[in-house]
Amino acid sequence: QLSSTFYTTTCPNVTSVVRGVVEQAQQNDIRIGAKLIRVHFHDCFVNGCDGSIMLDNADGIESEKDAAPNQSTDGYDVVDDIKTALENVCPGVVSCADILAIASQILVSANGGPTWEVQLGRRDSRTANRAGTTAIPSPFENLEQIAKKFSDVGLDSTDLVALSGAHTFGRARCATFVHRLYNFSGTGNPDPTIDTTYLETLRQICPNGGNGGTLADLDQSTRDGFDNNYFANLQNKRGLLQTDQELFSTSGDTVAIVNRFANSQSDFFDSFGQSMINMGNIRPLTGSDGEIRSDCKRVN
Ligand code: HEM
Ligand SMILES: [Ca+2]
Ligand SMILES: [Ca+2]
Repeated sequence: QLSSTFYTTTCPNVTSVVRGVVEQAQQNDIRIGAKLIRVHFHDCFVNGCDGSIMLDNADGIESEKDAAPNQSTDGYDVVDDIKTALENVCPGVVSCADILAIASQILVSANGGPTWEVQLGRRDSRTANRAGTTAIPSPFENLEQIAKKFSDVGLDSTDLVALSGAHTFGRARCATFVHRLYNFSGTGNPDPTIDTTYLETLRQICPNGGNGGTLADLDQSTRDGFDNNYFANLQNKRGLLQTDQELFSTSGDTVAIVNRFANSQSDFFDSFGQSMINMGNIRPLTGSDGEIRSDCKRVN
């Protein structure tokens, strides 16, 4: 039911308004695109793409932000700035859930990635689902568990591999991958699927027992550029997260897809756009369901 022309008559300048705010935000924070696409992903996997992740604790809401998978999510201030700018030109029209979808596309493309026709018309939830955040994939799960979480929301292996390609930019805390570096699965050895030179680099960033909050680049070759280098990294045993590397190092249908995207950036870009549309279509609220929040942090 979503459509690329949803706001054509009600808020014709929506894209340019969002673009103005996010391009400004990117001047101060090169990671803003990475942060916002991740919020969009974590929103869509819990009760669908309904803006539930953005609600703060208030009015009986138990915020999803307080759940473990969301504790390092960020960028909400920029969503608020976008919302304020949109309320000035088209009050009560553009949902917070749609803001995430639009901002994600603009910032992926601004960092060198593809464009796609963003589908719009989502409405915002009046509830959050903190317990439901267990549906968000964890970096400590194996490929089978990750693939199950994707298929639970209607996404297939191509979607899984393409969308994991968002790890072509952004950062991850040591806490999310240090288990691979010193004593992997109780073996007393590092994860054998890490390249030895890369292992040394990562051990320097994340000493054994050190600060779990230190950041590493998800794509060490082009940390801020949206490109297909992420897939070549996987072929070279240079995936940062266990869940990244398993897409190539665990046998199954994802291996051939990694190889295809490593060989062809345009194949990756085409699939990425299509998979973003697929992810954005997870159980949206439409019609008269939900509401258009005037403040993304609160129900009306
Ligand atoms: C396949 C399952 C996935 C897992 C297990 C996973 C896990 C993670 C983890 C652990 C981090 C680092 C968070 C931290 O430091 O606390 C991260 C960062 C990130 N993820 Fe994923 N992710 C997955 C899929 C996705 C998808 C589908 C997208 C978007 C389409 C995405 C976009 C990002 C981005 C852009 C960052 C960097 C954020 C920043 O710089 O702040 N991830 N992910
Ligand atoms: Ca949601
Ligand atoms: Ca990159």
